[in-house]
Parts: sequence; structure tokens; C-alpha cells
Amino acid sequence: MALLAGRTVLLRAGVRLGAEAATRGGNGARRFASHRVLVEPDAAAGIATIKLKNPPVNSLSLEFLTELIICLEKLENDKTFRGIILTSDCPGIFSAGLDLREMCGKNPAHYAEYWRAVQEIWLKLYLSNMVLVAAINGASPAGGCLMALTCDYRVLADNPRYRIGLNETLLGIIAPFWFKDNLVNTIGHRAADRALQLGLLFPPTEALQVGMVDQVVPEDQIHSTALSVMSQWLAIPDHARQLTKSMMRKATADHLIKQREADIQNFVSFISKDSIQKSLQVYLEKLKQKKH
Ligand SMILES: CCCCCCCCCCCC/C=C/CC(=O)SCCNC(=O)CCNC(=O)[C@H](O)C(C)(C)COP(=O)(O)OP(=O)(O)OC[C@H]1O[C@@H](n2cnc3c(N)ncnc32)[C@H](O)[C@@H]1OP(=O)(O)O
Repeated sequence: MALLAGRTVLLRAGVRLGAEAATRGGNGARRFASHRVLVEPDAAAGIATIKLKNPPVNSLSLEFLTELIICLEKLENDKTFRGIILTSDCPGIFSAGLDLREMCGKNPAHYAEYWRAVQEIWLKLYLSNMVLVAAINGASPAGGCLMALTCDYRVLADNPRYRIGLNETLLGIIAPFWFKDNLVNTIGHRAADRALQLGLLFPPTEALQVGMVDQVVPEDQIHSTALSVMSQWLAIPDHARQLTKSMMRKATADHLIKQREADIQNFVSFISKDSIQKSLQVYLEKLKQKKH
């Protein structure tokens, strides 16, 4: 049933899907992988585990986003799968969020193309018909947090270094309204107001308290917990769960869909400002110097 999916992917023609491969797994399910998105299918259970693999920090570059969008489309259209577990293959990092290099020193056409891909991945994840469980096995700032927020359930590994939140203000940038909407829907208006203004990154105990994640478990139990949560969600008849999900999320998604082009223009003019470029460059430089 395709209640929510079926929108067109509007992306640059000719983006390479890297060394995409489709083979048959031991259980007969198609296993497909690209350079940076690993898919481990369990056809018998109807579950695919997506492992993000864009080292060192799973930053969401245009190419990585494009591979992820294509992967999600394939899974959405394959009736074998009813659920996705979203996790990382990079030790200690779920995702560092948007790739700052895509937002620095490029031209307006590039910024527009990049932002369209960011919107698209959010819409694909947020409106997926499948059950999405995030198994957050590492740090998850900004866009990394947003990906987790699109999921139906979030399990975070219990490690104080694995902080999660929308920290955009710390970079001198602003979380767009649809990031904010997704956060408000998850933790409520007052907590989101404070978290967004202060750019808070929550360690696991606080993330659980504020409702940013649903469960915190020891790191070695993250996958088994995600599987057990998934089986609970998959016990609900698909049509009832999907219609309910649509009812809960449609207004938030429509808010962006109705003003997608204006949102792209806002992003391009904001990110092109000299002052914003300067802030992002300083932030990137600080990240690089941290090691030395
Ligand atoms: C009314 C007006 C309306 C206007 C509306 C306009 C709205 C538009 C506003 C724009 C919104 C844009 C939204 C952006 C959301 C984002 O996602 S921005 C990205 C935010 N991400 C971060 O802040 C994370 C930064 N990274 C880290 O904190 C750490 O790297 C880590 C905790 C993830 C991992 O730490 P560690 O394991 O110690 O690795 P590092 O040594 O720090 O990093 C390794 C390597 O990766 C590079 N890197 C890290 N993060 C990124 C990134 N996000 N993008 C690109 N590159 C990254 C880092 O520089 C290191 O590189 P080198 O090895 O030194 O080359």
C-alpha cells in the first residue's frame, strides 16, 4: 500500500550511484549496497537494516544523500519490507549532520541542489509507509539528529559521548522551520524552544528525559533492542498503522511541501551571506584544529 510514498525524486541528473550492487542474500532477499549505504535485508522478518557508511563521520554530502534517497525508494517499493532499522557503520558516530563543505564556498545553484536533496531525504523518511526505528550508535548532532527524529522510535546507545540535538545556533545558523516542527512534534514546544535557542546537544540520560529518544540501552544491546521494538510495531496491521502515521504527520510534511521552492530560495540567500560563510568556515576550521 502506498499511502504516503510515491513522490518524485528531483535530483541532479547523472549523480553516480557509485559501485551499486544487487545480489541475493542467503534468505533469497535482494541485498543491495552502494558505496556509502549498506542494506542488510531480512526478508523473512520483513526488515532491512540500513547502515550509514560515509567515514569518518557520516556527514550528509550530496552524493551520500542521493544514494540514501535511492535506497529508500527501492525499499519503499519492495513489498518484502515493512520496516527499516537505521543505524551507522562508523564507530562512535551516527551522523555529523549536513556536510558543511556542501554549504561553504559553492555557488547558488549548488546550494539550491543540495537543499532540495536535504528536503527530499527528510520527506522520504518522515512520510515513509514503513516502520522506521533509529538505532543511534554514536554522536548525532544537527542533521544527524533530524534523521533520527523522522523515525517512529529512537533507541540510543548509553555512552556520554553520544550527544544528540539540533545545535545549529552554535554554528551561527538557524534550524529551518521544518526541523523545528519535527522537534516540536517530538519533545513539545517549551523543550524545543529552549533546545533550539541554546543549540543543546543532550547526552543519553538527558535525551531520554526530554523525550528526544525513547530508550537508552547498553551499546551491545542496541541492535537486539531495535529488533524487538520493530517486532512490536510490525504486529500492528499495516493499513491501520500507516493511516494513523499519515494522520499524525501529514500537516507537518505539507507545511514544507507547500513552500518547497520558497524554502530553497531562503536557504540559498541565507547561506550565501558573507557573514554566514565566515561563521561556517570558522566552525570547520575549529573542527579541524581540534585534533592538533
Ligand atoms: C528568518 C530568516 C530565515 C532564514 C531561514 C534559512 C534557514 C537555513 C539555515 C541553514 C540551516 C542549515 C542546517 C544545517 C544542519 C546541519 O546539520 S549543520 C552540521 C552540524 N554538524 C555539527 O555541528 C557536527 C560537527 N562535528 C562534530 O561535532 C564532530 O566532528 C563529531 C562529534 C561528529 C565527531 O567528532 P570526532 O570523532 O572527534 O571527529 P572530528 O575529528 O571532529 O571530525 C573528523 C573529520 O570530519 C570533519 N567533519 C566533522 N563534521 C563535519 C560536517 N558536519 N561536515 C563536514 N565535515 C565534518 C572534521 O572537520 C574532520 O575533518 P578532518 O579530518 O580534520 O579533515
